[in-house]
Amino acid sequence: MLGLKCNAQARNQCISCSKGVRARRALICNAASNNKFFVGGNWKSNGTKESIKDLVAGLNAADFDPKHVEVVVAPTFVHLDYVNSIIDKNKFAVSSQNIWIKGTGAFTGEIAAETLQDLGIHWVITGHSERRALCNETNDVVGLKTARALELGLNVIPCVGETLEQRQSGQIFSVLDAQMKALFDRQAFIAVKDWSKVVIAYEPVWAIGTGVVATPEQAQEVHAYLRKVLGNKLGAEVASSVRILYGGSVNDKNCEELAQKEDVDGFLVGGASLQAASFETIIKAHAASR
Ligand SMILES: O=C(CO)COP(=O)(O)O
Repeated sequence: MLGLKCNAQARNQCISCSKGVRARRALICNAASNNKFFVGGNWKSNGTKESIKDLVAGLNAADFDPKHVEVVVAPTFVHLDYVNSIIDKNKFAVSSQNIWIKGTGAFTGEIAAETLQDLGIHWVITGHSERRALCNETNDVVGLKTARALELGLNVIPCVGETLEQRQSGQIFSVLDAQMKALFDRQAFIAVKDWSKVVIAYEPVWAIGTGVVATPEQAQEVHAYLRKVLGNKLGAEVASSVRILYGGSVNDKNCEELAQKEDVDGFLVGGASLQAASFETIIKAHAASR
C-alpha cells in the first residue's frame, strides 16, 4: 500500500529517494507520497436531518487512526453544510456527489465548484455511473467536470466502470479506455502535480447496489489495468501513487479480502456507508487485512 514508511526490512527501493519501501507496489515511499488507504462513503440521495445527525454521531465515535486511512463522506448537496458543521474534521472530510461544468451564474439548479469552496467542501465525486445512466452524463461531460474541479483546486474522485452487458460482450477494456481518455483529454487533469488530490474509483455498474460484489481477483485485474493505463499516459511514478478505489456492494464482510489486493487502495461505499458500524469496519479493512 502507498504511504508506508521507508524501513529497514524493505525489499524494494523508492524510485524517488532510493530508500527502501515495504509498499506492495514498491515504487515510491512515504517521503514522496503521503497517499493513504482511502475510504469514501457515498450517501447518494439518502438521509434526513435526523438520520444524518445520528449517522455522523456514530462516525465521530468511530475508532480509527486517520494517520493510516483517509475518509471522505458525500451527503446530498443540501446536507453538505450541515454535515461539514457537525462531523469530526480530524477524521473525516466532506465531498459533494457532483458539480456543474462551469462557474456560478445563470445555471438554474446547478452547483458550481466555487460554491462548494465557499462552504469549505474540498472533495467532489465525478462521473458516478448513476449520473452517467440517469442524467445522461457522457465521458466528455465527466472530463469537463473533473477538469473544472481541479482548476478550482478541489480534490476529485472520478468514477469509471462497465455495465454487465459491456463486460459480457468483451468491451470492458475499451469502455474503461474511453472513460479514462476523457480525463486525459483535459489539460487540467494531465497537468496535476499533487496526485493525492485525484482518486480514481472503479465501480462496475453490475455490482452497484446489487449485492453482487466483484471478486477480489476481478477487482485486482481491472485496478492493475487502470494503473497500466495511467502509467502509459503519465508515467510509472504517477501510476504508482494514484489511489484506485473499488466500489460496488462493498460491506463489512467482504472488505477485508478486497483490501488485501495489491492495487486496491480503498473503497467507495454506497449502502454500507449509511450504517456507522459497518462503515467503521470498512474504514479499518486495510489494517485488518495486513
Ligand atoms: O455506487 C456506489 C458508491 O459510489 C456503490 O454503491 P453500493 O455500495 O450500495 O453498491
